Amino acid sequence: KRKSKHLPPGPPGLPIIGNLHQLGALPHRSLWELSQKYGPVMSLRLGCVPTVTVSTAETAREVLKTHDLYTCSRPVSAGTKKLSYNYIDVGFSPYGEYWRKMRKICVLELFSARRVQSFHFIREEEVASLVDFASKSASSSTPVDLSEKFMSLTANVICRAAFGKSFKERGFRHDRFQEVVHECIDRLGSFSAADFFPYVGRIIDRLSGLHAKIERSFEEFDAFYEKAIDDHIKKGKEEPGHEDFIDVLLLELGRSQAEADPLPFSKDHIKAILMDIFIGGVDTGTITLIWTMTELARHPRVMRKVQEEIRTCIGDKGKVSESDIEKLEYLRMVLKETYRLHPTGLLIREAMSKINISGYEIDPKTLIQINVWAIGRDPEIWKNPDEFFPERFMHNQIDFTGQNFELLPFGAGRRGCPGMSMGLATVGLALANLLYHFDWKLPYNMKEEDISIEEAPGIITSKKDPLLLVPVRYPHA
Ligand code: HEM
Repeated sequence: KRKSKHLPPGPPGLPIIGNLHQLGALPHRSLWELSQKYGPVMSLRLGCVPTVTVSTAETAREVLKTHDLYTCSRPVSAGTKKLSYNYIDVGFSPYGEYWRKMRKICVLELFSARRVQSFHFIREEEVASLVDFASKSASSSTPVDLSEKFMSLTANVICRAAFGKSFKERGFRHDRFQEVVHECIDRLGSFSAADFFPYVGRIIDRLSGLHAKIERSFEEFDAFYEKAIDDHIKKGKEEPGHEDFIDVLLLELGRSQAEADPLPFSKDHIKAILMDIFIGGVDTGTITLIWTMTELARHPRVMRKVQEEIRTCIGDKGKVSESDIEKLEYLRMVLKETYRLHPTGLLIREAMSKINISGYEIDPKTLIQINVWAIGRDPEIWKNPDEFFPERFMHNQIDFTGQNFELLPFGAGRRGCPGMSMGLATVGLALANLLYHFDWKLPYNMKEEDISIEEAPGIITSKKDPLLLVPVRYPHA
């Protein structure tokens, strides 16, 4: 069959498990290594799931642009089924009329420019409280665990935008909440036998305890959402312009009931979208912040240059506001360079019909992985690809908004990230303020080369060890 169909080349697999054993703890790296041997369009079999991995900008363009309409579905999996309330969310639901409706609600109602702007006071308050914390640490020359602080920052911003109140006011321990977000992401990335071995896989998942773990994370989130939604129903409608995500989704629910919608909206739909917002919005922003500060700490020249840009632009104004961010061109180059080297993970799609990528046939139902990490390190596109050198973006127009297939941290096409502006607003404001107010020193007589860039195992490319830096207050700020 393989010979007659002109399928992409790929490594031979083992009976039953196929190539699963070759994914390793860091799939983006293992797949990149395999692609060096088998080429930019590579065929694998993960258990019984036919899979194709693409690893260059050109092949990514073919998938995400030329064939976007036929590759904009997502594969089903045991973890995503549960966490998406049986695929009534946006991020995990298969392509179709239902997904289009939910995506429209997200794009027009939840993550529109107007709505993102309406949450600016939340971002400003949360960033100010981080700056306050760092000021205290600066007074006592104590290192700040930036990994922990960035996680709290993004989780608090998203929690307040979604629920109108902080974790504390909602009676939920924020550290526990972060743990549950992590548990969910770990579980989505863990090896679920049910995804790769039909029938018998479910039994293996029950025996290994994975099934019970997913159930537990789900129950915890569900109880939290239930209470927050009920509180909103009791409180009644919010004034226009002051709605949080639950207010907006409850309006949608009311509209759907009044109009006898053929695809009706329910409380579970609200919960499923909230789940997407937490799973999709918290870790991604945190990881961006951690890698950016890590690379800056490893490259003092770049750190000084970006600080100089911010301090010259802001002068003695006392803080960076959101409206200042677009003037900071070098900061944007620093972010692009961070995303080139540290995108959050593989893009995952499912082919909906037969397509042809670089002359190879791809069958419907094939799992498609776009290895954006490999694209970011491709020497055909990037000179000295392993070097952190933001100036490479000075003389080209490559941006990360999904139009340039060399740089895809937010994906592209119909399924690209709808929360990009919301995520970048927090990331930009936090970075600019931390770099404006403080110089950052390495603790414990460390040298730049001692800072670890080792990645934690899993589907998300996060930094393994926490990033600790000592803030030193900059005089004018
Ligand atoms: C800076 C941070 C962020 C990064 C790097 C990021 C990255 C991504 C990526 C790579 C995808 C998959 C795109 C594709 O398949 O082409 C995605 C999808 C998604 N993201 Fe984000 N994201 C970020 C922030 C956010 C935020 C703040 C939210 C919500 C509040 C969000 C909500 C979503 C949703 C709902 C999807 C699924 C879209 C769909 O399947 O139709 N993201 N994101």
